[in-house]
Amino acid sequence: MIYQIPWIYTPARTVLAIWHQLTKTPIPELANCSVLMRERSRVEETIHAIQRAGAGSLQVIADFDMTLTRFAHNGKRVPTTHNTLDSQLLINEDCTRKMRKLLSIYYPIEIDASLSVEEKLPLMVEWWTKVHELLIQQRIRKDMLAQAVKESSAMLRDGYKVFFERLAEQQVPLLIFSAGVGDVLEEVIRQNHVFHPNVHIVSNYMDFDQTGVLQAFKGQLIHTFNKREGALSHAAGLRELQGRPNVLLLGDSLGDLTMADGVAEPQNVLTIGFLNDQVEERKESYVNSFDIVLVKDETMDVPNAILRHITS
Ligand SMILES: Nc1ccn([C@@H]2O[C@H](COP(=O)(O)O)[C@@H](O)[C@H]2O)c(=O)n1
Repeated sequence: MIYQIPWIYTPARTVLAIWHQLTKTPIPELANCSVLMRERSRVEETIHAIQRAGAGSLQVIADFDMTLTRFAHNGKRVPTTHNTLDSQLLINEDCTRKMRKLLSIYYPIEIDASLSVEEKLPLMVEWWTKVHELLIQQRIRKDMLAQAVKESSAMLRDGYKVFFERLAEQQVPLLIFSAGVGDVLEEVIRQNHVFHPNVHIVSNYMDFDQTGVLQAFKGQLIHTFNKREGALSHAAGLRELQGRPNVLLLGDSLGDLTMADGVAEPQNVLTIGFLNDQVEERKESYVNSFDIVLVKDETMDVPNAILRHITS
């Protein structure tokens, strides 16, 4: 009599899939109510593939304002790096008024789900250019920046310490790619004691004259929707990022999805999008574009859980 062992006839792919399921450690945070995923199985497979390749193959690319920083705290908006400069220490009342007016005109355009990137692009250039001109007129002093940041309510997301520290411990490079103001960004992470050697920054940097007075902004302007150009011209050349084909990308804008375009021969790219504002209007496009969407989540809990899993 011949006894058949049924699983022997199971196709190899199915056996592999079952094995995969059994050996996978679940990430409970992915079941949080703030988490949306278009294709959960793809997310799990990508995380698993990144974990198998190890921390040595990984790089993290993150936007800064409203991605590594909180969007709001106690019902109030947390300032972006540009808005942190809105301080009596640095600019006068007239400049404050003008910058706020520009914010009220252009920010709604930036997040308007009914406009295309092509329609937004020239308006973003207009916004950044006008604000940078205003700031230059103010003759901002470099030595006042640290104090202005200290007095501001700039705030990193809850759980930021775990995030920065795990990446530093594992020697995983963190590229912060920001259309904000690099000098302010650096000061925020320095004052939070997380400016570790694995952190690299691509951003708009201020150019100070010999007396320490702002005279211009350096290099090509970076705004929300031209990060691809910055990725190709700056990030691609960073030696520390070479030979790391796996990417964890964090952003809060669809424009942030191009931040990994400078990665040579990417293998596994997992994208996480923070959806902070205009949730209903933008939910569909975010879910269609990012692998994981975090809705009104002011914490780093999900990225931290994924990193813990990947680097464990
Ligand atoms: N004058 C401005 C210009 C831009 N912003 C905001 O900053 C964000 C850009 O920084 P990322 O780190 O997110 O790339 C962008 O989303 C603008 O909303 C601003 O507040 N003031």
